[in-house]
Amino acid sequence: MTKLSVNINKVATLRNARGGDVPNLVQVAKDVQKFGAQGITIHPRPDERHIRYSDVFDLKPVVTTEFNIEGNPIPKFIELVLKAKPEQVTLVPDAEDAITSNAGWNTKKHKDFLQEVISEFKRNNIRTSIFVDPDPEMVKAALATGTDRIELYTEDYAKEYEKGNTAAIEPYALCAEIANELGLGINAGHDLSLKNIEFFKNNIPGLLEVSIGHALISEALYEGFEKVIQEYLKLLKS
Ligand SMILES: CC(=O)[C@@H](O)[C@H](O)COP(=O)(O)O
Ligand SMILES: NCC(=O)COP(=O)(O)O
Repeated sequence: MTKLSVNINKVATLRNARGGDVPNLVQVAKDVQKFGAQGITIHPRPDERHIRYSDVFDLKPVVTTEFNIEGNPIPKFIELVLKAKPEQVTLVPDAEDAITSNAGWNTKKHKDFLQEVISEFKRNNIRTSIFVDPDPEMVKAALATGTDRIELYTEDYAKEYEKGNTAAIEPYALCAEIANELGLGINAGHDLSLKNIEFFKNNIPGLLEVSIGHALISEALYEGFEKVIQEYLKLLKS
């Protein structure tokens, strides 16, 4: 079975748009878990454009499934994660001004740095995962960092699958095979959706967890429109 961790960054984006507390992030996290999600993912960025550092501590007591915190391990982030002690930390090498995560780690070039931060998280009993492109060399070199898992960066797959290019799964399947042989756990995420998740899952042996945010929140909005509009119309009748 592959676990679904719901990334709630976009719920915080909506909340922050009005400066108030609607929608309430903590309530959303509780409900998402009540509806069956097996994890909550957040990605506090240095500019706190969606998840605020303070959200982490509001969420911590209500996340009864798996709490996964993603981010670039700058000192402020490391300190936050060590204080919050989530079940999993996912390290992502994103630039401060990036609109969203757009590349995996070069696990060869950053081996020493990754080794150092990963060992600190593991000393604190926090499982580690590192975001990687579907590149066999990067997956092989991930082993030496000491990470428990890799997260396959799925944007390319999602884009190509949308165009009908199902061969785009091949590098991911190969990387999964290598990771399985090396004993690295496999997570995946970025732009996964209701449209592309089934084919991905069916072709990736040993896929432990997917974290899905942008598409899932958009799909949930669309699914909700009809019901909510009917409720308004009922109240506005006569
Ligand atoms: C690590 C990753 O893949 C990202 O998808 C991320 O968590 C999404 O971040 P944003 O919601 O800021 O785009
Ligand atoms: N790790 C990927 C994630 O949390 C969600 O990415 P996206 O679905 O918002 O693209």
